[in-house]
Amino acid sequence: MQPTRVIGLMSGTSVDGIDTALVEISGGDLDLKVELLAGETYPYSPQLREHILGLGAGTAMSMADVAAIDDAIAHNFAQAAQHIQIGHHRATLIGSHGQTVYHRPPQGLEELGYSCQLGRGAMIAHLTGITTVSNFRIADIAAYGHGAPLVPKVDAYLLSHPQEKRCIQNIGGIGNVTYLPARSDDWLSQIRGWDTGPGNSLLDLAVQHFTSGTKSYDNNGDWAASGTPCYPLVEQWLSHEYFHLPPPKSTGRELFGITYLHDCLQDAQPYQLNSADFLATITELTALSIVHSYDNFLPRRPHKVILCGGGSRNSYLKNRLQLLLGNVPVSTTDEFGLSAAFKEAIAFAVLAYWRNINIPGNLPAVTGAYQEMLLGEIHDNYR
Ligand SMILES: Nc1ncnc2c1ncn2[C@@H]1O[C@H](COP(=O)(O)OP(=O)(O)OP(=O)(O)O)[C@@H](O)[C@H]1O
Ligand SMILES: CC(=O)N[C@H]1[C@@H]2OC[C@@H](O2)[C@@H](O)[C@@H]1O[C@H](C)C(=O)O
Repeated sequence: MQPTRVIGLMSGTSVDGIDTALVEISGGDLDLKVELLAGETYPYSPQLREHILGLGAGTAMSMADVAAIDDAIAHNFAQAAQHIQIGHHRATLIGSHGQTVYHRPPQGLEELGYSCQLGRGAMIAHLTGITTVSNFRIADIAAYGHGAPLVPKVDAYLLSHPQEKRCIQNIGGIGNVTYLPARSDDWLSQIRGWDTGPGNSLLDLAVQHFTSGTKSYDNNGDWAASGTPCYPLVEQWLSHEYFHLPPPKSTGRELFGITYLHDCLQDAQPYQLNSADFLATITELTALSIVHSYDNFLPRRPHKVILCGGGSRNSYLKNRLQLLLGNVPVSTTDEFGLSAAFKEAIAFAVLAYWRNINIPGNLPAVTGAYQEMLLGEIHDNYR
C-alpha cells in the first residue's frame, strides 16, 4: 500500500511558532512507519504572539478579539501547511494540534478537564483544501481523562525497545515524559506518562524579565551555566504540591507561568541572587523536578533517557540532567532517527492518520481516561 502523506502542525506552550512536519506514514500501530520529508518552524508575528500569551495569561478581551486571534491562528497554520509542501507532492491529510491557550486538568470525578486549542480545523481544511483532523484532546477529556499527554502512544510505536526501558522526555514550555517498558506482551498497559512540570516556560520568562524583553530564551543555557544554583530555594520550590501529585497529571502555563515566576523572584530576594544564579536555580528546579518524578513515580529508573523539544538544545540543562541521572545515559531522539525538534508535530500527523483509520490515540493509563478513544474531529476538504 502507498504511504499516506500527512502534515502535522503544532504550536506548544512556548508560543514560539508553528512546528510543521511533512511526513509519509504507513502501517497501523505495531508496523507503523514514519518518514520525515520536511520540517520547519514558522514563527508567529510578535503581535500575534503577544495576543496569544495575553489571552492565556488572563488579559481582559472581548469575544470579538478572541475570534480574531482564533482566525489568525487558523490562517497561520494553513499557511504553514501550504509552505511545507513546496517542492513536494501534495499531502492528503493534516493533523493540527492548534494553539493551547488554556488547560484545566480534571478534578477527580467532580469536574471534567477543559483544554482549549485555537485555530479551527474547519478553517484550515477550507483554506488548504486538505482534510484536517483537529481538537484532539476533547474526546479523552470527555472520558474523564486529562486530555494530555497524547504523544506517549506515538512514542511507544516509534521509540520503544525489546529489552530497554526508556524515558522519552519532552522539554517544551512544559515538560512531559513517556516511560516505555521493554516491548513485551503487556507492555502497552505498563506505559506511563505525565507532565513533569516546567520545561522552558519559567526560564524563558526569567530571561525576558532580566533583558526587558530583548531576549526570549537562554541560548544553549550559557547564561545559567555562568551562575550557581541556590539549593535552599530549589528545595523550597520542589515542595510545591504539583511535584508530589501522583500521575495521571497534566499542567500548563496556568500554573508554571508568569505568576509563578513572580513568586519565585520574590522568594529569591533574601538570597540576593544575580540573574545568572537565578537562571541556574530555575534550571536546577526543572532538572530536579524531572529526575524526582522518575524516582517517585516509576517502578525503577530507565536504561536510557531520550530528550526532545527545544529544551534538548539547552546544553547546561542537558548536562545537569546527565549529572543527576548518573549512569543512565541522556541523549536526544535525533540519535534514534526521530527529529527532536519536530517530534510533536510528527506525533500529531500520526494521531490524525490513526483517527482516519479508526485507531485510538490515547493511552488510558497515561491520561486517566476510562477507555481508549478515537482522538480528533475530522473536517473534510470543502473544495
Ligand atoms: N538553542 C537553544 N538553547 C536553549 N533553549 C532553546 C534552544 N532552542 C530552543 N530552546 C527552548 O525551547 C523552547 C521551545 O521549545 P518547544 O518548541 O519544544 O516548546 P513547545 O512545543 O512550544 O512547548 P510544549 O512542548 O510545552 O507544548 C524555547 O522557548 C526555548 O526556551
Ligand atoms: C494542553 C497542552 O497543550 N498540553 C501540552 C503541553 O506541552 C507539553 C505538555 O504540556 C504536554 O502534555 C502537552 O502536549 C504534548 C504534545 C502531548 O499532549 O503529548
